[in-house]
Amino acid sequence: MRIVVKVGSSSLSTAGDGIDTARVSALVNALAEARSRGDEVVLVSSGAIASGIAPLGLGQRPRDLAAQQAAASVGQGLLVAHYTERFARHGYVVGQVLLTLDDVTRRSHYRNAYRTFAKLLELGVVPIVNENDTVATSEIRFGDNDRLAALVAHLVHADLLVLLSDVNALYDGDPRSADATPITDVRGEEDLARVELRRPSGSRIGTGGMVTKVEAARIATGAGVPVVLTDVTHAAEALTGGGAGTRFHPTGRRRPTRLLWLAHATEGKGRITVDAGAVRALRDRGASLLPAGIVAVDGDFVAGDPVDLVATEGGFEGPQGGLERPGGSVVARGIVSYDSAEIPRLIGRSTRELAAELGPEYEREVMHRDDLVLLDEPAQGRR
Ligand SMILES: Nc1ncnc2c1ncn2[C@@H]1O[C@H](COP(=O)(O)OP(=O)(O)O)[C@@H](O)[C@H]1O
Ligand SMILES: N[C@@H](CCC(=O)OP(=O)(O)O)C(=O)O
Repeated sequence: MRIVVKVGSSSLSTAGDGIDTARVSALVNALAEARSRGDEVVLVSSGAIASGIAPLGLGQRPRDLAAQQAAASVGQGLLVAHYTERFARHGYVVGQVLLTLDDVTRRSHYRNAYRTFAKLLELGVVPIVNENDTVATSEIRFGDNDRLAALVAHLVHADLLVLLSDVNALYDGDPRSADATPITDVRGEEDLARVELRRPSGSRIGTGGMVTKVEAARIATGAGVPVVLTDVTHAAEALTGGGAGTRFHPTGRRRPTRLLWLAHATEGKGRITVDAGAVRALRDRGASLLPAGIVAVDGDFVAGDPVDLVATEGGFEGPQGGLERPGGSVVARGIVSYDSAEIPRLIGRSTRELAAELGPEYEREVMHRDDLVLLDEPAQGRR
């Protein structure tokens, strides 16, 4: 099995004392056991910022980005040093992989990221992944490692994603309250209907609470990867696919990797409004977006950026004739091949006309079908 394991800050560190070495050891023991069975393991570890708090004397998790970046710079090295040392006791070598959003949304970058993981795993290395917090600004952040882990699970074609937190399952309410009950299996949205999801308060070490974990589970299961959510003390059983916790069962088939990144890891840098004919062509015929179907363009973007496609006012007709989506909703996201400044003069015109008037390079699509993903649900942007 190829298993991606994500561990949260709250399970690895305490604000006052820095890295909790006993918990890191327990986690590494469980992962090493899986490796010795022949499983491949990729660890997505949070905790860089939390691990930097104590050495910098900050007292608690900083709120401003610059201090978070500084804490991550100090903490990430310490964290990986711990992992390196603990895994070495079991005879395993670790490799640090720090990712930014661009690494998984740009075509050349994501291929590169895939190759990196493939080579590390081939060499028997345990990749330890985190967001590159020290250089990531709020503009270009994933923001949460739960979603990063889901995307990594898809990127490396994992058989299982294990989310380890400080709570042993998803509960239907606040797990600290006596009447909250754990949910053992999630097979679809109906199993989540009665679940109350709250983000942790600002003073906590962890960031997203169950909101980001459920979202990560949706991404992974929607792409065919099963998910187990439990706490670090149950890591060993979870890695065999058993034990306590919440099991999220696959709901969808695998999609081409890059399109999953595009749908979930990015938000559009701008919006292109398209007419009903264009929406039908994209959806029914898998066509590329041509200038003729464009009605308007908003935002400031350059060729290569992810951009949202929005249906015109009034929406578009579904197969039964009725309106399938209200006007103004995002129907697709894709990598655009023109800068926003170039598009207004192309609007509504045929590529043949444009090529004759402006030159052969204007015959190209505004968005190629291979660089475009239809969004089944309202766009899931970054936080
Ligand atoms: N419905 C729920 N079921 C379980 N835990 C929940 C729920 N709603 C909120 N939580 C909180 O989410 C916390 C875990 O999220 P977080 O602190 O972000 O973890 P991590 O650092 O592991 O990513 C738990 O400690 C729990 O208090
Ligand atoms: N990349 C950040 C962690 C971000 C994050 O998602 O944290 P958590 O909710 O604890 O998994 C860090 O290493 O501090």
